[in-house]
Amino acid sequence: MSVVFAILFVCPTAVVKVQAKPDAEELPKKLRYCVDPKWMPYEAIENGQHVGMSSEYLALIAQQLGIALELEPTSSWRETLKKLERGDCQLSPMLNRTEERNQYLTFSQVYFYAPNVMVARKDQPFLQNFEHVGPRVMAVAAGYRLHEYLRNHYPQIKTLAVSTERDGLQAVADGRADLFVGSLYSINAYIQQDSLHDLKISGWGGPQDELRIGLTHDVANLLPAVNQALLAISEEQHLQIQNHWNNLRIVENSNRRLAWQIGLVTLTAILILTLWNLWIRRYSLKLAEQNQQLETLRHELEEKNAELTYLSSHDPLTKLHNRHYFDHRVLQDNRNPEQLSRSLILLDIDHFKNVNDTYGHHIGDSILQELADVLRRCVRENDLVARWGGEEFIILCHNAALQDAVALARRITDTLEETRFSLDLAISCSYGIADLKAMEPMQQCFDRADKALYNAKALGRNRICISEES
Ligand SMILES: Nc1nc2c(ncn2[C@@H]2O[C@H](COP(=O)(O)OP(=O)(O)OP(=O)(O)O)[C@@H](O)[C@H]2O)c(=O)[nH]1
Repeated sequence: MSVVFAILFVCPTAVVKVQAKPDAEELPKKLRYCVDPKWMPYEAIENGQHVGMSSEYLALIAQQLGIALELEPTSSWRETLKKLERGDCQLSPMLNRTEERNQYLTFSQVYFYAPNVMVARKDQPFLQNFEHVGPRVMAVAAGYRLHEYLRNHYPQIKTLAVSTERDGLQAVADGRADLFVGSLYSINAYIQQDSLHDLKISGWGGPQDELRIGLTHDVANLLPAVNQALLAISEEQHLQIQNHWNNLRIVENSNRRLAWQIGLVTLTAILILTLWNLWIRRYSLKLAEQNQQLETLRHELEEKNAELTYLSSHDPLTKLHNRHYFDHRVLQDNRNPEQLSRSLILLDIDHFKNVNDTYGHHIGDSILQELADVLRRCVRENDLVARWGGEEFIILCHNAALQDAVALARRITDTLEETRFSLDLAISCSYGIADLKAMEPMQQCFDRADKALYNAKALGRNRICISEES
């Protein structure tokens, strides 16, 4: 809400007569004074200190008069008036004259004028004056001159007495009252400070404030000096005081409370974000750990698969290809796209049963492994050696005619003769060889080689027999 009312500030030099300075000896040297503790920007008590415009006026006057002023603290304007009435303090620096107050106070000339206004919620109509208030409830600060004024001149208006002007504005904002009447200056300040944007100035609020210094009757002899001191305040000083306190944004308790609330919400948000981040980080770590475990498992599985693949195609004892592999990859496969010559050699250890029976099965195993090494060494890199079963082996000689296969068998025989096996044993083998005929299925070639091996055994072993058809 923007308050566009001009503050009517008048330095009343024209209406005050200069009075003669009383005898200095008669004047008190020290006074206790009371203020409204909650009426900014006019006056207030903050942290035990007198603040607001009246504090500066009073300082100028005290200086002029050469007297010491001591603040008598109060917590409400009503208490201030009571203390003045009882004589607990002798001066109040900024108040209106009323009939009631005349009974215990003597007033200086007016030194500050300010209009009073009515405030309503924005949805309420503008009112010209108190005549148009009707049944509306009007909040007003208890003990203020306006309170007394309404009681005396507009008794039909329903009033809600509030302890401060600020409370009155809040009552309108809350809907506890329809209107509030108070000083334009302070209303302007509170509306801005409390962000009461739903409120508006809805009309003039009775007679304007004519603010004076009030003295209790026992120190009324100070009045001429006080009036003189007020006259001595220059126009410039008046403007300085007015600008100083109207430009100030005072952080009140409610603002502090709001700041605390905002701070608390921010801290909570930061805390939640930090916890969320921690949780995400922990979750990510756990996820990474689980991924690592999965990766390890996957690796182990791959190794196992590779092992199984190896085992399905290899003989675990000799590490040569096994019968299954040879059967599927060679005997069942009759494609020969290059049309190259191919031969099969089947070989079988002679009297191997004797070895097992004499030296034990483990020696038999070693000899089988050693024979596999001999075969690996003797064949060419593109020949395929496999363990056919027991003590029987098979060799597919690629791109090899019959005589090449025979030569290989001889080479193996020669090597066996030179080789000393486990326990310095010597072994011999029998060989059956067949070369693959044109258009002949590989299985048939194998059968011929097997038959040739049978012949080799039958003819006394340690010999090479060639398939009759070859
Ligand atoms: N140590 C060992 N012996 C095996 C293995 N497989 C088969 N044998 C043995 O090989 C021997 C084969 O005996 P036979 O079939 O009578 O053949 P042989 O004694 O070699 O006689 P001929 O082949 O007729 O010269 C048996 O004693 C089997 O136990 C094996 O993996 N390890």
